[in-house]
Amino acid sequence: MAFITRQNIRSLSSSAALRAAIKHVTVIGGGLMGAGIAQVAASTGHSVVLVDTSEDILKKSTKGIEASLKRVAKKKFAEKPEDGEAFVQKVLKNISTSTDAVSVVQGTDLVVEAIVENLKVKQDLFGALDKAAPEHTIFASNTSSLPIADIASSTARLDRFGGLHFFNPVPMMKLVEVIKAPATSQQTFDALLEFSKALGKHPVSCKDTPGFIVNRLLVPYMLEAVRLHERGHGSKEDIDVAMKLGAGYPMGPFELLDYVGLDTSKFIIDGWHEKDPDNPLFAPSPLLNKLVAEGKLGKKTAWVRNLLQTQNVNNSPENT
Ligand SMILES: CCCCCCCCCCCCCC(=O)CC(=O)SCCNC(=O)CCNC(=O)[C@H](O)C(C)(C)COP(=O)(O)OP(=O)(O)OC[C@H]1O[C@@H](n2cnc3c(N)ncnc32)[C@H](O)[C@@H]1OP(=O)(O)O
Ligand SMILES: NC(=O)C1=CN([C@@H]2O[C@H](COP(=O)(O)OP(=O)(O)OC[C@H]3O[C@@H](n4cnc5c(N)ncnc54)[C@H](O)[C@@H]3O)[C@@H](O)[C@H]2O)C=CC1
Repeated sequence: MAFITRQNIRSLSSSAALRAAIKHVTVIGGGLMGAGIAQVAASTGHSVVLVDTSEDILKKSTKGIEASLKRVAKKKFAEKPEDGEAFVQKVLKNISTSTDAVSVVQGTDLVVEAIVENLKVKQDLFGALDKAAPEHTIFASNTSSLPIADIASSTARLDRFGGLHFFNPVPMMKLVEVIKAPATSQQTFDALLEFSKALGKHPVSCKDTPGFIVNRLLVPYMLEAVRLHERGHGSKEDIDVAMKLGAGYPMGPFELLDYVGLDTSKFIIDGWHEKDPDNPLFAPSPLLNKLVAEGKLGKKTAWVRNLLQTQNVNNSPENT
């Protein structure tokens, strides 16, 4: 932060000043979502540190970002491919990586967390970061299904904590849900709205209610598709085709499940089942549990398998 002091950050009111406030962003979690968020933030001129638990994961994330940037550049600079290559290199220069979240947050304006969908793990992370981050730093979670207030409860910065819920694939999806928890200050909320706009996204305002807007509607739809199939009322292929050709969705529900990741989907459903155990829609799915236990996580399985091979950790048949 070049020109804003701790004292005057609280008195900033114009949106231009708030937009200027977020320059340095720390993205925690370099998986499907974190890599996309880092890419978009870096593409729009922010300086980004991407954090994950190992150098191998970070190498894969960076490779994925480069591949995605090349797809963007191919379209954006169709007439001048050399400008496209320069764009890719410029954006990559805006991203550095680290495995030490606590040390890098010391110089950051905004932390966007995109780690595993588990309340305790997110709380532990934010609790540790809260002690290290400067006072002005805003914390945001990309959670799909957990209450922002519950995640924020491990910190002492409830007013500077909100939700920034991006959509997969981040470089292509225009929406960001900006979540105002009961204790989120108006300034923090405005700063998150402005940040979303600075990324070229379209923000919508959400309350801290289960699933916010999109997942409140999308998750029951996807669950109903799984239940329909479990009842033997349609093949996965027919259900996907029906929703694409009949409802105009770009992907059918099973294709989307595969795209989102079966592990993340299971975390979401298990969490909602725990909160609402009598709702049959949220009952565990033996098929989903089996696939996740076998390490079959959907589209990202190839990525994970690749990583395990790189690390030479575990190439046993259960993991392939
Ligand atoms: C009982 C238990 C069951 C459990 C069920 C529980 C379910 C719970 C699930 C809840 C999930 C919640 C997740 C969440 O919190 C919120 C979400 O993110 S939901 C997901 C939202 N996303 C979507 O719905 C995606 C829908 N799909 C699409 O919009 C398109 O298919 C897509 C844009 C992905 C790809 O487009 P398509 O035309 O199909 O394919 P192409 O490959 O031709 O791509 C078109 C165009 O886009 C470019 N592109 C695609 N991906 C990227 C990328 N990552 N980076 C850069 N560019 C990309 C590609 O290059 C193409 O460009 P052209 O110039 O057109 O060639
Ligand atoms: N997959 C999706 O379509 C969407 C997911 N989300 C949410 O985004 C978050 C991340 O989801 P994905 O990117 O799909 O998961 P992912 O599994 O692809 O990536 C998570 C990454 O976080 C890393 N990680 C885990 N614990 C960590 C820690 N303590 N410190 C640093 N890194 C850590 C993992 O190594 C992994 O690389 C979840 O909360 C999920 O609900 C939100 C929108 C869409």
